[in-house]
Amino acid sequence: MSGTHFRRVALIGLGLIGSSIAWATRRAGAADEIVGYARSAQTRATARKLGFCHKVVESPAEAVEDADLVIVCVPVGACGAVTAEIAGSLAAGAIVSDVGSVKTSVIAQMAPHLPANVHFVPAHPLAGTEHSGPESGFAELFDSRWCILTPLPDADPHATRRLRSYWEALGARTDEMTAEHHDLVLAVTSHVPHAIAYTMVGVADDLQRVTDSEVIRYSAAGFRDFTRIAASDPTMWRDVFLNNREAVLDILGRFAEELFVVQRAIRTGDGDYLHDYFTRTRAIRRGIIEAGQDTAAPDFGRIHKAEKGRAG
Ligand SMILES: NC(=O)C1=CN([C@@H]2O[C@H](COP(=O)(O)OP(=O)(O)OC[C@H]3O[C@@H](n4cnc5c(N)ncnc54)[C@H](O)[C@@H]3O)[C@@H](O)[C@H]2O)C=CC1
Ligand SMILES: O=C(O)C(=O)Cc1ccc(O)cc1
Repeated sequence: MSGTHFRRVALIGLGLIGSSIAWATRRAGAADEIVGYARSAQTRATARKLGFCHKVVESPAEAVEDADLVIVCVPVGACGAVTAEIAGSLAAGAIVSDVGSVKTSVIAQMAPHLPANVHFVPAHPLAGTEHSGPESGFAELFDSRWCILTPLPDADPHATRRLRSYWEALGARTDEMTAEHHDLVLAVTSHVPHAIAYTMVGVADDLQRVTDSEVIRYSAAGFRDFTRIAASDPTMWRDVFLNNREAVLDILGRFAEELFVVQRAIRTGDGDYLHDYFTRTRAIRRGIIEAGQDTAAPDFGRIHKAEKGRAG
């Protein structure tokens, strides 16, 4: 049997990521059967209606029975509780994974519950949108995006390889690193940018009280991008910040220091400093484009086409 094929994939959590994994698994033909569970009856009903799982069941334990791949797709703060619920029903030899945006804390929450006869391989697809819930998923979400695996030092290399080739079948590029390194990299590239966007939109909200609807009416592209990011799911992002506290506070501290220097250059009229600084940051953006790495931003044209296609 090919490394990319699983007999039964169990998805715990059927929101944006869980439903997208189901659609992408179907597109790839990477599993015989997809079984799903979601905590709310409403999500289970929507998932049944949309039909991305072969079966939607009433308990997490039932979902994982006989599954050779289990992926926990819930907010990072809920990973420990969910793992405690499924631990007793996991099949021997199963690969257990997750999709959490934070890795060290998720490993600390999940690993103690898992029996010795399963293979735990944490993972994080660097792909998403500001939408959440079972209706927001689509098969193309992971195409050409990275999926980072953070196997523990004693992980079975065969299980890690199987999970990598599964994500590659779903369209992703894969890489491996330690959980600690992942959490620092993601604090820089995703978590702190989200904190800044949330805060900037909060500042504008305060201003809006003074200027009525001007902030919305005249919002330029930069601010609109912030509002898109700041529309992301509040539960998911609360959990990200509380579970990657150290790395986020480290990077936020550096951000604040740097902001003070830029602020001072503006106050003192140090145009040379500002010009040099902006030249350096522009080179970083150009380097990303030239390296062909500009795949982090979701392609909304394609997303909306996919959503309309499914609705029709
Ligand atoms: N949204 C994004 O852009 C990305 C999210 N992630 C990660 O994927 C995971 C899931 O995120 P989304 O699918 O976006 O969220 P979502 O809000 O769309 O779906 C979350 C799912 O988890 C279930 N759930 C919530 N709390 C639960 C609990 N205590 N017990 C059991 N089930 C519970 C919900 O019912 C829902 O089915 C999170 O860990 C997030 O960090 C990873 C990459 C991108
Ligand atoms: O929508 C965006 O801009 C994102 O940044 C999506 C995203 C959110 C969380 C992740 O852990 C990975 C990707």
